[in-house]
This record gives sequence, structure tokens and C-alpha cells, in this order.
Amino acid sequence: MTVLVTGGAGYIGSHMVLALRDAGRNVVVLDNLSTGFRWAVHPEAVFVEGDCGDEDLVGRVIREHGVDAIVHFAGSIVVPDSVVDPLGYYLNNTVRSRALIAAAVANGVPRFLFSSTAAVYGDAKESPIAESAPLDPVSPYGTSKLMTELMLRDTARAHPLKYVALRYFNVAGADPAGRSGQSSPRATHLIKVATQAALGERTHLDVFGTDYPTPDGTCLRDYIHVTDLARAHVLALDYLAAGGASAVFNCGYGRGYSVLQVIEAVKRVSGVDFPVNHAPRRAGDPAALVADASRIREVLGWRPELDDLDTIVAHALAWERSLAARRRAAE
Ligand SMILES: NC(=O)c1ccc[n+]([C@@H]2O[C@H](COP(=O)([O-])OP(=O)(O)OC[C@H]3O[C@@H](n4cnc5c(N)ncnc54)[C@H](O)[C@@H]3O)[C@@H](O)[C@H]2O)c1
Ligand SMILES: O=c1ccn([C@@H]2O[C@H](COP(=O)(O)OP(=O)(O)O[C@H]3O[C@H](CO)[C@H](O)[C@H](O)[C@H]3O)[C@@H](O)[C@H]2O)c(=O)[nH]1
Repeated sequence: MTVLVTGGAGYIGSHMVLALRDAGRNVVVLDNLSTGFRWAVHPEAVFVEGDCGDEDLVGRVIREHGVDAIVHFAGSIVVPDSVVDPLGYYLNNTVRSRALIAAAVANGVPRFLFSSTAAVYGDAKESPIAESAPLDPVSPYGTSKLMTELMLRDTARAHPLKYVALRYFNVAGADPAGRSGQSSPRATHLIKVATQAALGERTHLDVFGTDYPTPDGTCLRDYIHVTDLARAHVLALDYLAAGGASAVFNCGYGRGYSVLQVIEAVKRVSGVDFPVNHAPRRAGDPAALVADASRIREVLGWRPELDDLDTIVAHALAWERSLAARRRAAE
């Protein structure tokens, strides 16, 4: 079995490649390095630098390496950027995904996993949110991902391709063995930014909005460890290989933490009391996103092993320290 991982030089994709290699699978990574890093590609994976929207290239890669499953992480991921540049997000996340799916169909790839997002639910009325909740994204990012889910749904009805869309809630942390982590210096994710503030790489942290209808006025999110998430993907591939039907699964722990609770955890774990400012709301942020993850537990038998906010923060901090050491060594 050879798995094609698009976006395998990025944060979550690099953890998926670790999980696949740990399970002894052959891996080809396709990445255009727009936000990923060549050094983050696993040394035992074949690396192809290119775009997942290049249908001819993807077709050649599938045939040359005998690809029988595609795991599609490549995309643009910053919610507020999508509000400013919707067409850029529809191009990279929707149009290029269509080309990738077309190449999969044309070359008979039977299995496809897609990185979807809790952003497809928008301002959900229910909490926790089940997969059956209304799909009503409040950002172009969420819409761009939902359209790809719908393309997969319709394609799987018309062709012998089975898919699983995994709707991630907030992914955080780093490989417990320190082999990968979130490496973008311009990352906007809360835990990443807070660990940078704790290590003095940012002067302060802004809290975007303190007037949400939540217990402390800041947004609630369900933070999932990236290694637990990668394991869910390996289970999803096994499920499809065993004849499982196409499906959609939430990926989260089912518990929400507020922005202020996350900041407290980073201060507690790092022992650093960095400055925190209250700032206006950020565009496109729903107040609360917490997963009902019972379906993935029941159908895939997924059992989280790193379900603890302090553990997530400790692993993120360890990775941030190793990035700082890497930078110092390069100077
Ligand atoms: N990080 C999160 O909390 C989160 C939550 C929900 C869903 N997701 C989804 O997970 C996926 C991975 O996110 P991430 O956090 O690892 O982001 P990332 O930016 O670290 O990784 C994305 C990777 O895709 C590559 N890429 C982007 N566009 C490409 C293209 N057109 N062709 C080839 N390569 C391309 C980038 O160079 C990068 O290596 C994304 O699809 C994202 O929407 C992420
Ligand atoms: O410096 C910061 C960064 C974030 N936040 C707040 O922290 C919460 C989490 O924000 P992140 O940027 O870490 O994550 P998002 O919830 O915006 O989005 C993430 O999770 C989503 C699904 O829940 C999407 O899939 C998306 O790709 C991914 O970036 C939000 O309320 C945000 O306003 C701050 O207050 N200050």
C-alpha cells in the first residue's frame, strides 16, 4: 500500500507521515512548500515538490508509485485571511481539490481521506456538535472546505472511490518524541502564539474578543493533540481498506476550553507570565466549537491517548524550544 500525502511538509501532514511510517506504510509526499518545509518531510518518504491542483502531475505520481490511497492535507488554513481573500481560498482549497479528486478517479485510486474542519458548522446552535448538525460556515475558509466535502460525496456516488472526511476541531501540540511540530513562524493558532509569547519570541498575546456569550466571554474551542489526530487517520485508512462505507467524522475530545483557560495553561506549564492584551473580536470566529466525537469512537474504535491540555501545551512548548535551538544553530 502506498499512500500519497498532499501537504505532508506541513504541520498535520508531517505528523501523518510519521504515523504512516511508524505503521510501516510506503509514503509519497506532494507539497508545493507554500507554508510547509522541505526539512519537515520524513527522510523515508518520497518527496515530490508540486501542486495538488496539477492534475497531470498527480496522475503521474499515482501511476509511478502505485498509489492506492490519498490523504489530502494541502490547503490554506487561516480563517481571517479567508475573509480578506475568499477567491484565493476557493482556488487553493476547492478548485485544486477538484483537480486532485479528478486525478484520483481517472487513475482508479480507491480510497481518499480529506482534512475537513469544524468551521463547516459555523455558529452552531448545539454544543457539543454532532456530524448531523446544520452545515452553515461563517467564513470562506469553512465554505471552501465544505464544498470539497460535497464534491467527494457526489463523486463517491458516481465512481468507485470511497472517502472519509475528518472534521478537525482545533489541532495543537507536537509529536511526543520531538520529531515534528507546528513550525511556521507566522502561525496564528492560539497555542502556538502563546508558546511563542512564553519563550519571548512575541512581545505579548492579544485575546480576540472578551464579549462572547461564553462563561468568561472568550471563545471556546476543543483542542485535539495532533498525534491523536494522525492516529485517527490511520484508523480511517484501515476502515476503508476493510470495506467501510464513505463517512464523515468529527475529530475532537468533546470538551471546550476558553482562550483565557488556554493562556493560563501555557503560563502554568511554561512558568512564564507573559503580557496579555484584550483586543476586539477577529472576523469569522464562532463563539464555541466543541465536538461530539462519539461517531469516530464507535465506528473507527478511536481512543485518544493524549487528551490533556497541559500535555498538549508541554509538547507544543518543547517543539517551540527545539525550533529556537535550530535557529540559533543556523545563525
Ligand atoms: N491546524 C488546524 O487546527 C486545522 C483544523 C482543521 C482543519 N485543518 C486542515 O488540515 C490541513 C493541514 O493543515 P496544517 O495545519 O497542517 O497547515 P499547514 O499550512 O502546516 O500545511 C499545509 C501544507 O499544504 C501545503 N500546500 C498548500 N497548498 C498546496 C497546494 N495547492 N499544493 C500542494 N501543497 C500545498 C503547504 O506547503 C503545507 O505544507 C488543511 O487542509 C487544513 O484546512 C487544520
Ligand atoms: O493570538 C490569538 C490567536 C487566537 N485567539 C483566539 O483563540 C481561538 C482559537 O483560534 P485559532 O486561530 O487557534 O483557531 P481557529 O479556531 O480560528 O481555527 C482553527 O480551527 C478551526 C476549526 O475549529 C479551523 O479548522 C482552522 O483551520 C484552524 O485554524 C479563537 O477564538 C481566536 O480568536 C486569540 O484570542 N489570540
